[in-house]
Amino acid sequence: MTDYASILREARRIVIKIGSQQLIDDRTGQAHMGRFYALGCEIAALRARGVEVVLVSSGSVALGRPRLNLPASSKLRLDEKQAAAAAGQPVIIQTWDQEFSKHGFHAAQALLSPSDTESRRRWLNSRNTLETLLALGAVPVVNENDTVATEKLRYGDNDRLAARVAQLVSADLLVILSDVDGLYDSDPTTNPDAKHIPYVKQVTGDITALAGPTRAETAGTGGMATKIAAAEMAMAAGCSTVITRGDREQPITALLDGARATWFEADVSPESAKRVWIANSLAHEGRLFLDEGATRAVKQGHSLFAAGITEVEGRFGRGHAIRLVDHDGEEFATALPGYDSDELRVICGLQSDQIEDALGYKRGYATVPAADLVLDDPKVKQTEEVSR
Ligand SMILES: Nc1ncnc2c1ncn2[C@@H]1O[C@H](COP(=O)(O)OP(=O)(O)O)[C@@H](O)[C@H]1O
Ligand SMILES: N[C@@H](CCC(=O)OP(=O)(O)O)C(=O)O
Repeated sequence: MTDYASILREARRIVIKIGSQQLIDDRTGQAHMGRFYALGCEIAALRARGVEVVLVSSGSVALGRPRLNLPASSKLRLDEKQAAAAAGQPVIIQTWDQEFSKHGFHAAQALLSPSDTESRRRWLNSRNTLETLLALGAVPVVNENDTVATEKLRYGDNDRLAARVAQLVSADLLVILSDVDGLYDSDPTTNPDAKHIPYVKQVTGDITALAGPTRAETAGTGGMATKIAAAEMAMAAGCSTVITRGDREQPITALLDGARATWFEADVSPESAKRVWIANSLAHEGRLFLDEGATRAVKQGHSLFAAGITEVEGRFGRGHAIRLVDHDGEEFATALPGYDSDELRVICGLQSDQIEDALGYKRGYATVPAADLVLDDPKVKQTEEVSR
């Protein structure tokens, strides 16, 4: 039997998404404390193995309903939904923090809107905050910023939000905890003969066609279709995905022990997916000219520091793709700089400890971290063709 659990054993950074239905006690409409407790223990166990975890937690609308005397299953108007989310989100964050604190770490709330991951500048800000939280040992607890989300301006469901978060933090695994143990060839809640699908190598039209909407009349949104879309998005960023039940006592341990699930295995790593993406960015909005020392360092795979930049050409935003030019005048790499062109004109040639005085602030330790630059290499473009 194929050991799909090795995907989980080998993952170093995991995004776990848990749906509303898993977090609400059907009988009371309140938080299902057993589920919060169980997943808190599982996250602590992952962290003890050195795995970094980001949690995408649904449930704000469902947990907010009883607090505002809104019935558990009625259809809500947009303003009622926003209000319920505002009342329920504190319960989510407080409950997760209470559970995590038992294990010596904390929850940190991150509420995202589509503009936070679609606009380049905000994408970088969101990424930096999540990275910093992980570096400082917290568990980011992410949800859609439902109080400002409108029907048009929203991710719509937390499955796709979780995939975006997985892309944002370059996770190597997305775990979707649902009320079903994976993908079947038809909806198992209506067809008892539905056949389980344990492994998906590629999300094709045939796979997408299997997924139907949710049957849940209470809390769930999206059904299997949004989970497949999430898996497809995550895989494009080199992140494998697994869909399994969240109502087990130890859902992550169960996966490690071979519990039934559907595994979508990415065939590239998050790092190489990102390198392919950078290398193939077509619209380069400017160029940075490097001195000899910086050229050598970057060609050896090191980060670029402002001190080695001699000239800035063009107008570009922070995180927009630009080209690097070596001391002989040859373009040799593509980079996503941590500063825009105006800022770079101020700091080029400066030592790192002079940047804050010059700009009034400083971002990150390098002007372009090594992970955000790719040397020209025909092999990188070939990798993309192979992975398509
Ligand atoms: N092909 C399928 N395989 C598995 N589940 C399916 C399929 N088609 C539709 N579904 C439905 O999707 C539901 C899971 O989605 P959803 O209720 O939105 O869960 P969550 O609350 O975890 O987001 C299942 O309970 C099932 O009714
Ligand atoms: N942001 C919403 C959840 C949206 C959503 O996708 O819910 P679910 O299908 O339960 O994961 C909330 O917290 O209520």
